[in-house]
Amino acid sequence: MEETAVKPAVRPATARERADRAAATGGVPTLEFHGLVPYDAYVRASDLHRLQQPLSEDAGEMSFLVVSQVMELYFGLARHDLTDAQQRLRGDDVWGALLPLRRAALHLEGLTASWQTLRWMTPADFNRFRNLLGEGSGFQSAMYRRLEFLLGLRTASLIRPFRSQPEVHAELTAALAAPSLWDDVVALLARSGHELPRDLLDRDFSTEHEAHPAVEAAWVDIYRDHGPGNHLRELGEALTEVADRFGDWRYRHLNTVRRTMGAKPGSGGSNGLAWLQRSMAREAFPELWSARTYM
Ligand code: HEM
Ligand SMILES: N[C@@H](CC(=O)c1ccccc1NC=O)C(=O)O
Repeated sequence: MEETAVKPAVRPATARERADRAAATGGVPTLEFHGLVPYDAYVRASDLHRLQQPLSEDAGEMSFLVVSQVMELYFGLARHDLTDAQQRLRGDDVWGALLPLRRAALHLEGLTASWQTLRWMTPADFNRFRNLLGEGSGFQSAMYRRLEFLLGLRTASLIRPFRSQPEVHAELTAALAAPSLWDDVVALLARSGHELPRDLLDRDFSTEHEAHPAVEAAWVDIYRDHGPGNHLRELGEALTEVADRFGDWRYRHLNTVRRTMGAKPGSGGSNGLAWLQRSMAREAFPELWSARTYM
């Protein structure tokens, strides 16, 4: 998540101040504030609750809108921690990358749990407001695309919808030119002494990484050592957790689509289910999965 332009001031407090205040209030919460309550200054709750503008009078549309917004935030949060992990791996700090990777996997689990909010929705319920969404589709989520790019799922043509939004387009173009998390993992394996071909390390990052037998062989080798000092094996498991939880989100999305619109064409112009299934065939960290056959 990028820095916000306006940062409302929240005055820091010390443990001593908290103890003194609790003693002065007799243990009940503070009830007097000047201006914004500090919760709002930090969480921006008033702003957040102004961001829901449903298109219909249908009571159910609010769940659809809020779930979409909650998922946007989770896409950004997962990307935030994966970027942190990527920076640490670039600095050969494998141990330091484990915590942000575990956080990212947990965010993806929270993201997937958000699908629960739409389990009430039948095709008739969705149809009550679906037309009003026009050509809008989650397919046009720039943050989702940045998350996919970071995970190494790179279909360059998917940034085209953003050509008319130069700032977003520039961010996506930069994301596509930079190495993915997987590219950085592969470079780390090479620095750690695993034999990897030069053209794999110098590849054109804007194209999708294709599973390579040398990367697979490196992981087979890494997983052989069960010792407590094998940080690369821990890294493999943390990345597997991220890919697995991301797959859960995609699977729940697919079943939500099947439940709420069957195989009808999508609002974004695709043929719906069939397109999504093809999109899901692209997998994050492919050699971490295929290597398991040889362990
Ligand atoms: C009833 C609920 C939903 C239905 C029926 C639905 C349907 C679809 C369909 C048909 C597509 C394919 C593109 C198209 O033609 O539109 C798609 C793509 C997508 N949707 Fe949804 N969607 C739903 C909810 C959501 C929500 C809540 C999100 C979260 C923001 C979301 C995010 C996405 C993303 C990121 C893609 C692109 C996937 C990819 O590139 O593989 N969808 N959706
Ligand atoms: N693709 C869905 C609509 C959809 O999911 C959507 C439409 C507008 C804004 C957000 C959407 N979905 C999730 O963010 C459909 O085909 O009806």
